[in-house]
Amino acid sequence: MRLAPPLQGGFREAINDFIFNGFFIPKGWKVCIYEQLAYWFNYQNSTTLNTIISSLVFRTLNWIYICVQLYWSANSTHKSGQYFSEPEKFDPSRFEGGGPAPYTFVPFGGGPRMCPGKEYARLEILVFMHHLVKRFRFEKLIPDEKIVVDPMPIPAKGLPVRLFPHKG
Ligand code: HEM
Repeated sequence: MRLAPPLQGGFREAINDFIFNGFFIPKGWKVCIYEQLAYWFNYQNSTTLNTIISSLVFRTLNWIYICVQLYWSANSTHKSGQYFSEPEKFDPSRFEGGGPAPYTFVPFGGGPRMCPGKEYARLEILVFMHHLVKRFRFEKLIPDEKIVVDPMPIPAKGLPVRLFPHKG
C-alpha cells in the first residue's frame, strides 16, 4: 500500500486562494482531464514533489486551453525521504507506535472525501491473507516479477504462485 499504492492520487479544487512554491492558485481553480499526464509527472518527479501543481497550455481544434492541475499524489508522498527514511525499503516496523505523520501515508486519500471502502478493503485482504497463510505455504514463481503501472500497478505476469497445503 505504501510502495505501490493502487490509486496514484486524485484531483482537488482550491476552496481558497493560496500560494504554493511561488505559484498563486486562485480559489475555484481545479482540474483538467489530462490524468495520464499527471501520472507521468507523478513518476518523473516522484522523489521531489508530493503535490503537483502545473500550468499547462494545450490545443484542441482551434481552442487553446490553459489549465491548472491540483493533483495530490500518493505515490510520490509515500516515496518522500522527508517522511519515510530509506523510502524504497519494505519495512513494516515503520508503522509501529504512532506510525507515519498525518497525511503522509495516503493510499486511501485523506480528509472528507477519503475512501469510504477503506475498512472493508482492509478487512477483505486480511481475511484472504489469514486463510492463505493458515492453509498454505506459498512461493512466488517469478521472484523478481516487475510491477507495471497502466494506470493501476499490477504484477506484469499476473503473480503466479505455487501453493503447498500444510499437513494435517
Ligand atoms: C485497496 C482498495 C482501495 C483503495 C487503495 C482505494 C483508494 C481510494 C482513494 C485513494 C480514493 C480517493 C480519496 C480522496 O480523494 O481523498 C478513493 C475514493 C473512493 N473509494 Fe476507494 N479504494 C479502495 C477500495 C474501495 C472499496 C472496496 C470501495 C467500495 C466498496 C471504495 C469506494 C470508494 C468511493 C465511493 C470513493 C469516492 C469517495 C468520495 O469521493 O467521496 N473504495 N478510494
